[in-house]
Amino acid sequence: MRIKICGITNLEQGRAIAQLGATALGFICVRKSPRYLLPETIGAITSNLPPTVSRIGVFANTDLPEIISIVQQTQLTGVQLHGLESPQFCQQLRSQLPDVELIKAIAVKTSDSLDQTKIYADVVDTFLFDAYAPQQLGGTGKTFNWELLKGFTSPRPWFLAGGLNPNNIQRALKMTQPDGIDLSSGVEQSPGNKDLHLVANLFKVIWKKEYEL
Ligand SMILES: O=C(O)c1ccccc1NCC(=O)[C@H](O)[C@H](O)COP(=O)(O)O
Repeated sequence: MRIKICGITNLEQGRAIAQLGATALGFICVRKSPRYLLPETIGAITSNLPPTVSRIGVFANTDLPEIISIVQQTQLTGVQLHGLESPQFCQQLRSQLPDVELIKAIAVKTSDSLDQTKIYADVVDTFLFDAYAPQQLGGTGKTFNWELLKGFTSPRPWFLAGGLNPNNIQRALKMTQPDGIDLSSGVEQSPGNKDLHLVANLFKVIWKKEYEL
């Protein structure tokens, strides 16, 4: 299972979290987020991470040339689209960045929200199902109704996101069986400042092993 820790803001924490077992790290490229990082800072972190860790840039309603420019500056291996990007936009991005994993976030409000997967299935690699919050695009710390995923088959591999933490992860995995999980505020002391003890606890709960910090 893939484990993505999102909203990394410094190299020390990024390396420690990769060392603990995260398979992907997320970097917020949305200017109004408290976890926003400049491309230069992302590049300085990504160039010092183990090569096996996926580096995902999180964007929301950013235009195509800007995404492409940031990916080229920062050695991102994936782009996560968290806004109202259309399937046509995803298609264009994919043709410009064919080797970059394209993840489309879907805010899950009702079971109808999941129907969106049909129109994006051919133009993205992966989905990320997150909580719907009217005022915030992501990193909300809110869960959604996981029952909505019962009986749903995604046309692409998918991450479960939204309000996950070491206390609810076992229940979430049991109920939803995702291909990956994505956590941000549930393993933080404050926005952008990850709590390594909470991250170690997450891995302990998932894999039933002790981790040294
Ligand atoms: O994290 C942010 O600040 C953010 C801002 C704008 C768009 C997306 C953002 N985060 C996207 C993520 O992938 C988060 O990990 C995801 O929403 C889950 O967050 P949380 O509920 O805090 O675990």
